[in-house]
Amino acid sequence: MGSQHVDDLPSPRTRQGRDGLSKLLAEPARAVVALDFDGTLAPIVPDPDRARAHPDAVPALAALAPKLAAVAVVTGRPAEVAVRYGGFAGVPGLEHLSVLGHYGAERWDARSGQVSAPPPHPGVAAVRAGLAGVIESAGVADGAWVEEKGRAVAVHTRRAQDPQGAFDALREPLTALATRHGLIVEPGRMVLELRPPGMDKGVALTEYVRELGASCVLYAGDDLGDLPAFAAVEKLRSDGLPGLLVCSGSSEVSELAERADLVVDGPEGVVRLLAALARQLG
Ligand SMILES: O=P(O)(O)OC[C@H]1O[C@H](O[C@H]2O[C@H](CO)[C@@H](O)[C@H](O)[C@H]2O)[C@H](O)[C@@H](O)[C@@H]1O
Repeated sequence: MGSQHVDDLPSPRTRQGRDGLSKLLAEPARAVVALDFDGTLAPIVPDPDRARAHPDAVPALAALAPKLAAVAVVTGRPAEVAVRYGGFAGVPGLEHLSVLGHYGAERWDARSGQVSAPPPHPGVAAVRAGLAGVIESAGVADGAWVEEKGRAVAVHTRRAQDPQGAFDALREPLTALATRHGLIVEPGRMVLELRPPGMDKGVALTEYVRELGASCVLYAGDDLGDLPAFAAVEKLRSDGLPGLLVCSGSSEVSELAERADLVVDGPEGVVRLLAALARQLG
């Protein structure tokens, strides 16, 4: 999608992106690669419970990860769900993988196999009780579907007759409901998630990069929830740490493609990029 290819490793279209890639290739042992899950490592499907990592994702990650400082999956999913749907546990090569779930509020490390998480926000239970009424009043009861996420709830409209219409009808009343109970609304691809404030993928990524003492970072994402991570990489770059922003392109979201150094063709393109990086690093 609009990038030049040298061998099979695409060339970023921006100078900053090319600097980020050069640094990663020159000093892989101090590089962090961080990736979103749905839409980036896992193709989008109508039923969120049936989302699974692209079949080539784990092999590509397992080939690449041992050459790097660390690989992290940064996702809106509960960490345990992303580990299960990704097939990330017990994989040779992924012994140092971390999954930062619930936009960074939770963390799973392959080394311990444990999830660490803060106490639940009381607003989630209150919001849960009010959801059916809001969905009914918005007139989308036949098309909206609630995903129970424990630490948050997500209202999906992908399976509605008019997914965008249902999304638009729900956005304002769900925002009012969330605000009443101290939560925020995280909009995504045909989904509105009501979740606790105070954490986002940008904060999570910055903390992770600092913890690892990384000298460069690659971040790949596809959705609005990834924009804070894009902003974090831009900030790290302005502080002197090279970085590469990759957009897993889709026809549903344009905001990331506009800011990315490299746009690849959805999860298929992302896993091809990961595999090409692994090959390039020999
Ligand atoms: O941060 P992510 O890993 O991208 O997770 C964000 C949300 O992704 C999931 O929903 C999306 O994927 C579904 C399965 O392909 C799709 O049906 C839905 O339309 C997408 O929005 C997930 O269900 C949510 O909980 C995540 O918040």
